[in-house]
Amino acid sequence: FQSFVDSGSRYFAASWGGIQWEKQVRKSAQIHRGGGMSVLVTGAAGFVGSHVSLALKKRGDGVVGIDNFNSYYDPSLKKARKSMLAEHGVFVVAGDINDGKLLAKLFDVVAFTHVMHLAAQAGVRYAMENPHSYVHSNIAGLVTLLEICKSANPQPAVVWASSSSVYGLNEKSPFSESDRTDQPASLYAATKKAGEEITHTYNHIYGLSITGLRFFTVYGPWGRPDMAYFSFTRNILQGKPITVYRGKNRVDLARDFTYIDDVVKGCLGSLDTSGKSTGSGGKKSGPAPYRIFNLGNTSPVTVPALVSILERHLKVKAKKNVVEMPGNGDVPFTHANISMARREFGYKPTTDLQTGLKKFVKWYLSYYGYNHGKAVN
Ligand SMILES: NC(=O)c1ccc[n+]([C@@H]2O[C@H](COP(=O)([O-])OP(=O)(O)OC[C@H]3O[C@@H](n4cnc5c(N)ncnc54)[C@H](O)[C@@H]3O)[C@@H](O)[C@H]2O)c1
Ligand SMILES: O=C(O)[C@H]1O[C@H](OP(=O)(O)OP(=O)(O)OC[C@H]2O[C@@H](n3ccc(=O)[nH]c3=O)[C@H](O)[C@@H]2O)[C@H](O)[C@@H](O)[C@H]1O
Repeated sequence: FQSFVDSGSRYFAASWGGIQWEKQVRKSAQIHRGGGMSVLVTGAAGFVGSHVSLALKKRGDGVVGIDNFNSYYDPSLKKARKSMLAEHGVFVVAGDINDGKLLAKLFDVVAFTHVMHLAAQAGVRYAMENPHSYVHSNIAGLVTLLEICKSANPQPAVVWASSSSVYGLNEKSPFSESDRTDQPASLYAATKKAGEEITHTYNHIYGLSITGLRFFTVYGPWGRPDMAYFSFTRNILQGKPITVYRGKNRVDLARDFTYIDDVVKGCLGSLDTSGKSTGSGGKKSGPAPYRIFNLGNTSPVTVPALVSILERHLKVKAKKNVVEMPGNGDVPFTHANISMARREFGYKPTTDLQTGLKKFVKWYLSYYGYNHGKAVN
């Protein structure tokens, strides 16, 4: 088969469906421990998706990935993550979650017990440049995926990535799951909030088990080049200036930066406790779990403090341009209350920003080298 899909800014073709392809999918989905799960991971060539896929595979679960390798950031990094996963026996299918035929084919080949849905158009500020890519992946793609999940027999349990950005202009701190989320500050946040409502309807009508995870600014090795900690590192090493946003009245912006290994533990914990969907073939036979959890670090750090830590690890002074936060969708601070996730599956982040950034810098230098020159997009 050949499907042509609009992956944000450009069209690409993905081939799938041959005997060899099916063999690869089946092998990748094989469970290597008793009671394990077979998980379809969307966005598997992405930052969080690659880490979660690897962690699942390492503990004996079956994992098949899907990713459209779009060019929102350097696709060669996504391909490198795919190769790294292939070395560990995880196959990442090239395709778009809007391609219902491809998803249906995957469910024909494998009776997935779980879907870890991480494919999305991420990034808060890019929504002003390319709003439709958010609708394409975070709304239309989500619905296509849920349609396939609800029709599957048996239905998988779905765990998916929402975002701390849903708290928007909420001023109560720390952010609790019961706080209001009806004042998004960006289209990105609005599409994640819409995702929370959309998944609720599939839980209600079709009995899909749904868990939404509100990640708080995740960072670490194999990270995203568009995020501040990554682009600051690149610019500092290249001697280029960085732009540090500041809030109104010269107040520093702050984020509850969360290390990737902690987030991965939260993803696995929520998959393990997600319970079962209660429907099959599009029919519900009873109530199914609908859950939402914050996965943060519970200790916000200001952006200037992030820069100071990077300067120390890189042993280079940054050239800083401090400017007032433009009206670009950013919120002044984030801070997670994680007591619900702690209670439900023992979520307990253990990595502070200093330690986590040290690991990131080590990875960055080994991946791009000291002569990183023009290696990154
Ligand atoms: N990293 C963070 O700080 C953070 C914070 C909150 C929420 N999230 C959410 O977590 C998830 C993972 O984020 P990430 O940081 O790994 O981002 P990422 O961009 O590295 O990963 C997303 C992956 O999904 C793929 N993708 C996008 N649209 C697709 C589509 N239509 N079909 C198939 N594949 C598609 C991309 O190619 C990419 O590899 C996303 O849903 C994101 O919104 C991330
Ligand atoms: O938790 C989330 O839900 C989100 O987390 C992440 O968003 P953010 O918290 O905005 O991360 P990031 O871009 O690293 O900016 C960090 C800080 O640096 C400031 N920032 C940024 C860029 C810059 O050039 N200068 C600057 O000061 C900026 O103002 C901010 O204060 C994910 O990208 C996103 O996908 C989303 O899911």
